[in-house]
Parts: sequence; structure tokens; C-alpha cells
Amino acid sequence: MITFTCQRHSQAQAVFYLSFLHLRHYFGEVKVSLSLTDRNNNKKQRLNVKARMRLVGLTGGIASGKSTVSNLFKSQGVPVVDADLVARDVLKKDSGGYKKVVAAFGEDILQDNGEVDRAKLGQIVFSDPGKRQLLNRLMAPFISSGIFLEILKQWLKGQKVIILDIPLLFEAKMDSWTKPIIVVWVDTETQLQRLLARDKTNEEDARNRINAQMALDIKRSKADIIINNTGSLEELEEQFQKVLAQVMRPLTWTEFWLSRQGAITALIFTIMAVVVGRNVFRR
Ligand SMILES: CC(C)(COP(=O)(O)OP(=O)(O)OC[C@H]1O[C@@H](n2cnc3c(N)ncnc32)[C@H](O)[C@@H]1O)[C@@H](O)C(=O)NCCC(=O)NCCS
Ligand SMILES: Nc1ncnc2c1ncn2[C@@H]1O[C@H](COP(=O)(O)OP(=O)(O)OP(=O)(O)O)[C@@H](O)[C@H]1O
Repeated sequence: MITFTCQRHSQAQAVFYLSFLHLRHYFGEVKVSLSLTDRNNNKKQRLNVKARMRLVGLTGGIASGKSTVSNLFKSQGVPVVDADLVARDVLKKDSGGYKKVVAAFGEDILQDNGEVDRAKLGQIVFSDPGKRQLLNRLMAPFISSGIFLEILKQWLKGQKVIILDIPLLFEAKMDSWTKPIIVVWVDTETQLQRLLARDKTNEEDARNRINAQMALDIKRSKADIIINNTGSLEELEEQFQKVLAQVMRPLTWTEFWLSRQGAITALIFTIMAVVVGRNVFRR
């Protein structure tokens, strides 16, 4: 608990009061207490305010269950930025990313309508590490700016907890953007079986796709929160409820200052400092 005490009727106090009314409006659960006193130092009023905002990383291996967990977050009204959807937009016909990829891989990767044939491009890059690295290098700047734009949209809406579903969070070194990091883990055999069942692909292709990513055990060792999705959907939901509580816990002050509300608060404090400073120097 942080306590501020100031005298009524002073200009500084009026601005402090307004600022903390603002904090009270936006904060979730970090407690800040403001005590207002009159000229005789009698306590008049007390405000208790609370806080919320964070970027949560959600990652794992291919078919480990990230989208399934994302959907659980969405069902609770928590916004999710999906890197796979951003990557799809990057390959949309005539976009900047599309032009770079077609120039590098040739028109053989296109369908008759000019759109990228994703299955064909997938076959090429998941069986050839050099080509995969080339594709990653070409698409990475577009994907990261696309993700940034999506975060910005949510930030402008005033969202305080945003889930970033990024399969290659560690590989692309985006893990420093997020805290906490949730890794959805499954054992290798379950992962393979779920991938085969979902994508109706052959075992060689499925193994190539799994091996194209950092080993899930290494990802697990880097996690703040681990979801073990080897069991049933019911077991997954049980774990999810605990994870949701962790993710929605009160914000730290650093997280708050990074939120839209934090930025507005910083602006109000700056204005307040200028107003008070001008008055002090005028005397
Ligand atoms: C190669 C592409 C066209 C194949 O498309 P396809 O529809 O078959 O797969 P989809 O995009 O749905 O991806 C499925 C999963 O594959 C894995 N994956 C995708 N790209 C990669 C990659 N470059 N390296 C390792 N794994 C990858 C992810 O786990 C992803 O969730 C597509 O995956 C792609 O554009 N990949 C490069 C962009 C990228 O890095 N995406 C990941 C976002 S962080
Ligand atoms: N606990 C579970 N029990 C049974 N099936 C599951 C479970 N969790 C996920 N699945 C299924 O496994 C498949 C892979 O899950 P999902 O699509 O969520 O993985 P993903 O990590 O998002 O994959 P990708 O990296 O390819 O986007 C899906 O068909 C999903 O319905």
C-alpha cells in the first residue's frame, strides 16, 4: 500500500486529487491510498485504488494445444493476438511480404488465382532447413510489425491483459516482450498423433514439422507457467482455471506504466509537475 497525504485547498493537492481519481478509475488491484487533510490536519478523505495490464506469452510446439488454450482465454473475454493469423496476412496476395516471398521462392508456390499455395510452401520449407530459414528471415519483420500493430490496437482499446499466441516465441527471440510465458506442453507421441489427426498428413511430414521447432522440453524449461496438455480436454480446462487466476493477478507498477492508462497517468503527472513547478518558481 502506498500512502499520500496532502493539505486541502492547495493547488498541488487538487491536481493530486484529480490524478488519483483517474488512477482509481483505471486501476485494478494494486492498492494506492490517498489521504486528504484539512488545515487542522484532520483526515478528511481516503481513496483506495487498484491496478491491471500485461503482455502474456503463449507458446508451445506445433499441435501442442495453443489454439485450444487461446480459445479458452477468448471465452473468458481476454483478448488474444494470434501470430499464425498475422503470418497469414503477411502472405496475402500483393502485400509486401508476399512480394518478397514470391521473388525468393518463385511463382511455382502460387495457385492459379495468384495466392500462395500454403501446402506447397509448407512442404518446401518443412523439409529444408535452409529454405525455412530464408522464409523466416523474409517474413520476420512483417510478422513482428503485424503483432506490434495488433498489440497497439488492444492497447488503444485500454485492454490490460493481452495474450500473445506465438508458436515461435523463443525461436524468434520475442520472449523478452512477454511476462509471464505460458508453455503448452504435450509428450512427443501425443503431439505426433494429434498433428496427424488434425492435419491429415503423413508421418514424415508431421515429424519434419515437429523437428522444425525448438524441442518442447527446452521450451518447457524456459516457461513461467506450464500447461501439461497430454491429458483430456477436461484436465486442460482444470489447469486453465488456475492459469487464468495467475494471469489476471494484480499488475506490477512497471506493467501499469506500460498500459494506456499508465501513459495517460504519466501525462497527467507531467502536467501536474509543470503547474506546481511554475507556481513554486513564481513565488
Ligand atoms: C509455411 C506456411 C506457409 C505453411 O502454412 P500452413 O497453413 O501449412 O501452416 P500454419 O501457418 O497453419 O502453421 C501451423 C504451425 O506450423 C508451425 N510453423 C509455422 N511456421 C513455422 C516455421 N517457420 N518454423 C517452425 N514452425 C512453424 C507453427 O507451430 C504453426 O502454428 C506457414 O506456416 C508460414 O507462413 N510459416 C512462416 C511464418 C511463421 O513463421 N509463422 C509462425 C508465426 S510465429
Ligand atoms: N486435451 C486435448 N485432448 C484431445 N485433443 C486435443 C486436446 N488439446 C488439443 N487437442 C486437439 O489437438 C489438435 C492440436 O491442437 P491446437 O490446434 O490447439 O494446437 P496448436 O498448438 O494451436 O497447433 P499449431 O501450432 O499448429 O497452431 C487440435 O485438433 C485440437 O482439437
